[in-house]
Amino acid sequence: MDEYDSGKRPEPEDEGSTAPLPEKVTVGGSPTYRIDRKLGKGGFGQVFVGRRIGAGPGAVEVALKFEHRSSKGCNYGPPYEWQVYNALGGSHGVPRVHFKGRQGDYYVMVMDMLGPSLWDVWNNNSQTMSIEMVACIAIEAISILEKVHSRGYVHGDVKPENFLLGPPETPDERKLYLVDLGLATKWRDTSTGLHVEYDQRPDVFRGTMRYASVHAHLGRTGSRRDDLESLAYTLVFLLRGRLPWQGFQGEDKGFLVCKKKMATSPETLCCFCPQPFRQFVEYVVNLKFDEEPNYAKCISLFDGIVDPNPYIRPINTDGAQKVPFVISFDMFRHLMNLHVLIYEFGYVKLIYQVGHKRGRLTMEEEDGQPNKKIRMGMPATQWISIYNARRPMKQRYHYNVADARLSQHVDKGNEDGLFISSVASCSNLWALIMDAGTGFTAQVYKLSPQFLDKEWIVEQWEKNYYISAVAGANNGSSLVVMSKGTQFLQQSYKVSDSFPSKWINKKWREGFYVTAMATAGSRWAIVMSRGAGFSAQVIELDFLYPSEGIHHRWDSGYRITSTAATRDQAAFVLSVPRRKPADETQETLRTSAFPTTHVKVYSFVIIRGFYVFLPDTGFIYIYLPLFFQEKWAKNLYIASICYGRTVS
Ligand SMILES: Nc1ncnc2c1ncn2[C@@H]1O[C@H](COP(=O)(O)OP(=O)(O)OP(=O)(O)O)[C@@H](O)[C@H]1O
Repeated sequence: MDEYDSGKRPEPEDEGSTAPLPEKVTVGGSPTYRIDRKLGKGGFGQVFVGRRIGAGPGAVEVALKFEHRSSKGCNYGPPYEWQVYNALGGSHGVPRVHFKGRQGDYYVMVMDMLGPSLWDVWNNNSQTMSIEMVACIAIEAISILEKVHSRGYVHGDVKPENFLLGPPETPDERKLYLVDLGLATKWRDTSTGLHVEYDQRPDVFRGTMRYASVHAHLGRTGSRRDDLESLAYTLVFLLRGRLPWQGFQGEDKGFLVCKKKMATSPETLCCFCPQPFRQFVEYVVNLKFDEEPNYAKCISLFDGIVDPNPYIRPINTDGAQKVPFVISFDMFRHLMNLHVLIYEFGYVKLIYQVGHKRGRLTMEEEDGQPNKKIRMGMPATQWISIYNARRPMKQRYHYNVADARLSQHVDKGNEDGLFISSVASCSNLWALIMDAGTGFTAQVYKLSPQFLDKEWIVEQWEKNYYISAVAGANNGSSLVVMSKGTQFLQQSYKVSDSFPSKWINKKWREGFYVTAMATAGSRWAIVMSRGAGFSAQVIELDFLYPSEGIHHRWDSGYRITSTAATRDQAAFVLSVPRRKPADETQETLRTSAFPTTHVKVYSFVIIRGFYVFLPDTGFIYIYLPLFFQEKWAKNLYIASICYGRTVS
């Protein structure tokens, strides 16, 4: 249980688990069942064997899942899981629900009785499992997930405990089932048929940490790729007996587990596993949010390590072999001569043939080029700069500025009518962007050895200055810039050891928006303001540069308005401005050196005019002659800059 997020998967409620269960159960027109031995207990429910009263000794047993009406899952009436069983129950690999209803204080679901979970099997077999068994599980589990997904749902909690075999010593004992649908969500809107929209809520985690996808850790909307990533971790766990991110404890466990997942390359994760497992991990971690997984291709990866004769495989792999098409009588006769055919649930199952028909393509071969590897385990630290289209204006960059040189640059800028628009820090040296387009009327700044000097900030607030830019250095010192002439009405800031998503959420509800961010080591400072001129705001927080998320947001009209990064994580705040700018162009750039030396920036800068570069001072003056202004295709100026973790 320690691996559940306490907010989402509650410990069994005392009241719920101790309230007496009825001796006999009859719900929703079911026969009467006597409650027999306990099969298991989860965060929400308790499961018992049900024996039909009056039936002979050979009568089929059922599983009875009880959820107390006061359990968190039943806040709004019957458990949410019931709805999902309505849609999925009886789909290949999902147990059938026969009856459901309320009896006394309990909601009861009468379902197929199943056997041990894959975790039980692994545990009872000295915590090991054969390669062939795991490969069969892979094949069957992928096909079960394909069926679940084809009905519009994502399971959301794929793990060894949630895969059950059929009851031992029955014809179903080699069948695999997926249970616990309480965290299932829709990936496709039922009425429109469209993929649900992308979102990220960094403070929301649902699922089980050990097996959760990196996207689930980061609070992204669940989609088909997440089930497959959790399945990949499930398979590696069953093979290796351990995952590299086990053993973290404490409050920041989720952060540490996610960081380790990001830092573990598929090669490292699968170094003791046969090649197909590595290929599977590589494929699933590279899936896009709304990409349709190629289930058949994934299944075919494992063909080579399972017995070609499905009858002697340790797990039934029926799901992967069902061929849902209608064949003509002639074709049927022809096939009868060659193969065994079995009718099942209206499908013709082609035994033996199908495994060979499916090509054994690796992911690389079919795509023509190797997949881009996003999880290499090698952190890169870079400058991240954001450029907005603006009317032509003066903008100066100063970088590698030591504390003692700061005032010299700022004073010179102020003399020329420029104010600081952004600040950043790298290796305890400051970077300053000064320009003529801030709209400020006055500005003060403070360099202090602590990460945001509260006393000074409060003093300036009283004089109607508001924080307009902030940066922190690795040594913990900070540079805070406060300006007059902003549109802010009220301001609040927070310094914390991890990214303060919850606080930001609370402030959003009060009408504040993030207007500046900084980091010092692994600490974060977030500044939020009322009257920020935004109508909506979201956060992308990742261990890499979250290009996919940023593109989804851009398409919905969001633009990056603040950036900050530690050595591990990069945060991007994206906002919808109340007043749309004439030109919404925005570009981002990641460079290992300060961006003025980067070729792309050169192309903006050189064609824009002349500049004087004085390397020993790190000072660049960009001079903009009028006749060039009309020729600029993109008037792009740095709007935000930070230094930290980007890609690996
Ligand atoms: N149909 C079944 N047949 C046999 N055993 C079952 C069946 N359904 C559930 N179990 C057992 O009961 C346990 C709890 O069931 P389930 O996971 O559905 O409950 P839950 O409260 O939703 O759990 P969780 O905390 O994982 O969400 C399972 O781990 C399994 O061991």
